[in-house]
Amino acid sequence: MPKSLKDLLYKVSLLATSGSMDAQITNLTMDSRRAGPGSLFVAIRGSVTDGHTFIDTAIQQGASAILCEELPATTVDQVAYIQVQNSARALGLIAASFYEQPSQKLKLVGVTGTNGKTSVATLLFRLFRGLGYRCGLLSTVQNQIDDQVIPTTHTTPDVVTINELLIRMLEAGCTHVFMEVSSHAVVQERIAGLIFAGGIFTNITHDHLDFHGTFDNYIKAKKGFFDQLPLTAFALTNVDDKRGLVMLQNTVARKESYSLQTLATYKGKVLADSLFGLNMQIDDREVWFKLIGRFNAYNLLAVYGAAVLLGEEAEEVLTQLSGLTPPPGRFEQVISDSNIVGIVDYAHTPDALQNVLETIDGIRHGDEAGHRPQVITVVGCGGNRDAAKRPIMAEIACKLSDRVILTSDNPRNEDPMAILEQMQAGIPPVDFKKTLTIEDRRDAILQAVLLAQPHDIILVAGKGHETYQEIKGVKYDFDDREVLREAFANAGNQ
Ligand SMILES: CC(=O)N[C@H]1[C@@H](OP(=O)(O)OP(=O)(O)OC[C@H]2O[C@@H](n3ccc(=O)[nH]c3=O)[C@H](O)[C@@H]2O)O[C@H](CO)[C@@H](O)[C@@H]1O[C@H](C)C(=O)N[C@@H](C)C(=O)N[C@H](CCC(=O)O)C(=O)O
Repeated sequence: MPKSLKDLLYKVSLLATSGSMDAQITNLTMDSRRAGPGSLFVAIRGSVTDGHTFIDTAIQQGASAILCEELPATTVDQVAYIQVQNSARALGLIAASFYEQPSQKLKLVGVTGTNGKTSVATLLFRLFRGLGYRCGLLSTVQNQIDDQVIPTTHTTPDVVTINELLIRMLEAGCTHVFMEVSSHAVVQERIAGLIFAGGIFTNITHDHLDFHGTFDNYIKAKKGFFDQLPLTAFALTNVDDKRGLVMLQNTVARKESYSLQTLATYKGKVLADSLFGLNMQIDDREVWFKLIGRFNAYNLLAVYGAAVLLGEEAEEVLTQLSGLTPPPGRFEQVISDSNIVGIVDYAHTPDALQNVLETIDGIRHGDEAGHRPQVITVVGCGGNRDAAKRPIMAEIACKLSDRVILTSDNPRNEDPMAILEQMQAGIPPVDFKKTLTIEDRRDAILQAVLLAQPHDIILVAGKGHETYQEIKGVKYDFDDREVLREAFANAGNQ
C-alpha cells in the first residue's frame, strides 16, 4: 500500500525539506541497489561506507525521495529531499509507520547481553510454541516464522528487514516474537521504532571492544535497549551480574529481576548439575531440566521469568521447560561408541569459554577405579574481531583443561598463524607441554579424538551451530558436529 511522505514523516524531527511531501512511497530502502520508482532511499553513514555517496545512484534508479543527514549540493526537481539529524534513527520511525506498526500488534520480547541471547530467545520461542502459540524468532542461528526457517546473516537484522519479517509473522498468525538484540544493533539504530513488550538482560563481559572502543560504551549500548522500552513493557534483568541493576536505571518499563544468589522477583537454586541435566528449585518448585550447566540455570530462570511476565501459568511453564533440549551448538553433545563425550559450544568469548569449561569440570566424575575423565579443548579465535581476547582465551583453556589444541576459528581476512601466535602468548609456561597448535580445524578435531580415552570429554569451542568456516573471504562448508562424528568414525570409535 503506497503511503505519502507526509504520513511517513509524522514522528520524525525534520531539519529541512524540499520537493513534494505528497510523493507516494511504495518502497523503503537504505540500499541504493534496491531503490527504484516509488522508493524512499535513506542514506546512512556506515562504519565503512557512507550511504550519502549512493544518493545519485538511487536517483538514477528512479528513487522518488531521499532522506539524509547532509543534502546534496545539487538537487533534482522531481525528487523530494528530507534532511534529518540521524537518518538511521529516522529510518526506524518511518519503517514502523510504513509497515503499520507490526511490533505493536505482537508481543515482541528482546534479549540482550554478551552470552545467552540465542539460548534465551530460542528457549522462549520453543516454550511458547509448546504452550500452543504461533511464534517468530530472530536469532544468530536462524530466523523462524513458526515452522518456516529463514537463514540469517546478522544477530539483529536491519530495521527494514525486521519490520518485513514481523509483517510476515503477523500474516502467519504469530502472536509472540522473540529476538536477540545485539549491541551493534542498538548503536546502529536497527531497533529504532520497535515497540517491545519486554526486554531481558543476561550478562555483560568484555566483547566487541573492536567496535565499541571501551567497555563503558559497550555497557551504554546494551542499556540503550532498556532505555527504549515503553511503560507497558517489562525490563527483566539478571541481578547476579554486576551491571544488572545499571540496565534498570532510567528505564520507564516495569523493573523485574532474576537471580541464583540474592533476592529477586524470580529466584532459583541449583540442586544438582550433571551430564544428564540440571535439577533446580525455582520459586519453591523442584524441576529437572535436560539442559546442563550453571549458565543454563540462568538462561532457564530468565525464560521462566519472562514467560510468567507475559501472563503464562508458572506450573505449566516449568513443565514445558523441563522437556526442552539445548539449542543447536549450545553445549550440544556428540558421543562416540566408546563413550568419548564431544561437546560443541559456540563459546567464543573468554567469559563464555570459562563458563563452559567450569561447567564441564563440575560434571566430570571419576569412575569406580578412580579414573577422572580428562578434558581436551579445541579452540581458536576469529579474525578481524577483538584481538585482545586471544591470549586470554588460550590461558583460560589451559587453566581448565588437561590438553589444549589451539586451532583456527574463522580467520576471515587475517593470517591464521598470526592469530594463533597471539593466542600462544597466553599459554602459561607450565602448560606448554599440554598444548598443541594445529592450524587446520579438521585436523585439530581429529587429533583431539586420537588423544581421547573412553569417558574423556572433548570440548570444541567457538563455532557452535555454524556450518561454514571463513578463510580469506571465502566461506567453506564446515560443521564442528559433523567433523567430530567423522573423526569418531575414522578413529574407529563409532
Ligand atoms: C560493523 C558493522 O556492524 N557493519 C554493519 C554496517 O555496515 P557498514 O556500516 O560498513 O555499512 P555498509 O554496508 O558499508 O554501507 C553503509 C550504507 O551504504 C549503503 N550502501 C552500500 C553499498 C551500496 O552499493 N549502496 C548502498 O546504498 C548500505 O545499505 C548502508 O546503508 O551496516 C550494515 C547494514 O546494516 C551491516 O550489514 C553491517 O554488518 C556487517 C556485515 C557485520 O558483520 N556486522 C557485525 C559486526 C554485526 O552487526 N554483528 C552483530 C552481532 C554481534 C554479536 O553479538 O556477536 C549483529 O547484530 O549481527
